[in-house]
Amino acid sequence: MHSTKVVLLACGSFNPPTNMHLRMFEIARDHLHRLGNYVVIGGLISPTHDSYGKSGLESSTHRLEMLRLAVLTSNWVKVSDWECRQDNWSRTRLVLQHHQNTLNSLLNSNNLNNINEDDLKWIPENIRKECTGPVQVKLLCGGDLLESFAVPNLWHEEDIAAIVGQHGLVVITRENSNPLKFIYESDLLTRYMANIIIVTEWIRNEISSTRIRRALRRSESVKYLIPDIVINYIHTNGLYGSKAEKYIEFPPLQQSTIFLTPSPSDVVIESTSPVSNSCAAICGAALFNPQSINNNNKNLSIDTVDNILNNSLKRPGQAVKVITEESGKHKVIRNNMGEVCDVKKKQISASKSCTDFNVSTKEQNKEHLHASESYMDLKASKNCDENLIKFIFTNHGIQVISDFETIV
Ligand SMILES: Nc1ncnc2c1ncn2[C@@H]1O[C@H](COP(=O)(O)OP(=O)(O)OP(=O)(O)O)[C@@H](O)[C@H]1O
Ligand SMILES: NC(=O)c1ccc[n+]([C@@H]2O[C@H](COP(=O)(O)O)[C@@H](O)[C@H]2O)c1
Repeated sequence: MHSTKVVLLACGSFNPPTNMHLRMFEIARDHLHRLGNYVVIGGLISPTHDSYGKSGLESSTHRLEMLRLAVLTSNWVKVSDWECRQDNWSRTRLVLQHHQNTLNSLLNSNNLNNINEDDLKWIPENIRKECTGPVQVKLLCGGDLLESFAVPNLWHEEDIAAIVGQHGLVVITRENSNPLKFIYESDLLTRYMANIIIVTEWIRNEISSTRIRRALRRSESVKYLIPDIVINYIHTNGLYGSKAEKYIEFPPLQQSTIFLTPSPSDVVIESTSPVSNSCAAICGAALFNPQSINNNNKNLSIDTVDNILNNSLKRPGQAVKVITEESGKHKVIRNNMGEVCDVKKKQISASKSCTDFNVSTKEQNKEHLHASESYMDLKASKNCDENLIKFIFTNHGIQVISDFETIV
């Protein structure tokens, strides 16, 4: 069966854009596809010109930017700045005609040279590259916009006839609107009824830009009503009288425990899971770093290790990564509690990289290293990261976490 290719165009203030503006496209596409004789190949948002004259209308620069951010999560809805680039406000009929003509020119590949590059930006890649045949630009709107057709002197009758007759209308039901009744009561709309598709939105969502602006003015949260990235933009630019956020985001660590009220009998044990930024990586530090070794022109001593342990490890639960040797052996370097080790004499010779750490060094020093070192067999691995072993310092000693777990 032949399907009509459709681009849905929504016009409005988008002051600011809301999740519902984006949802409209999804709802409409689903519905049109369900009807079976349409295939939606693109969606377009065309914000109105600054001179539209609605009170509290933010500048088109900001509205366009918010829309561009809002549609980042959509792979088929684009923003057209054509209306905003005009010298004056354009009637919706002209907006539809302009975009229809541009598409026709592109698809017929005739007058491409006459098209401004900015006018092509809104055309989705798939249409630019693959699309053939006629594409119809339909007006996508909410029930309230349809009902505004009845507001005296707001719309020209011939414009309504052209919009509905030549392009077609997809209307999403909205609180306090009754599109079917409205069409029934209009002779003009009844005449073009075949071109008006009414989509009942069963998942009612009465987000409106007016309500969002109100909430912003009152420093109330608008999270989950408009995209986070748009909220950030609004706050950064101080739009809609929004002040600093009333609610402070907790850093991730606090977030997980903030609602847990400890009972007096609770014993608070810090997590033994290594957190990346509290993990002292000996491998990445000076110990096996040939450059720092060469620069200082000396071999690294166990002191360095001790230093790292002492300065970097502040509490049980922190982890230390220690490099293993290529041989498959690795060295666990630690101070036994209270024991004064004669480690200064023990030198670990410089190695060129993590992986070519000299095995013989370990063998050389083996006899000097007592309780402060232990040896383990590990599978040989070639690169530095594979050779990393994590030590967990707990209240009960040191735990080595690796492919296998061992208490040392
Ligand atoms: N919750 C909604 N349900 C259905 N359609 C909606 C909804 N919100 C907006 N629309 C439609 O989106 C289009 C653009 O809307 P507009 O920018 O005027 O947003 P709005 O939320 O109606 O704004 P305002 O509250 O400032 O009037 C219009 O066709 C409008 O009917
Ligand atoms: N005569 C017309 O073409 C006409 C009249 C009123 C509104 N409109 C358009 O309808 C949209 C209405 O947006 P708002 O709901 O934000 O007012 C705007 O894009 C506006 O340009 C068109």
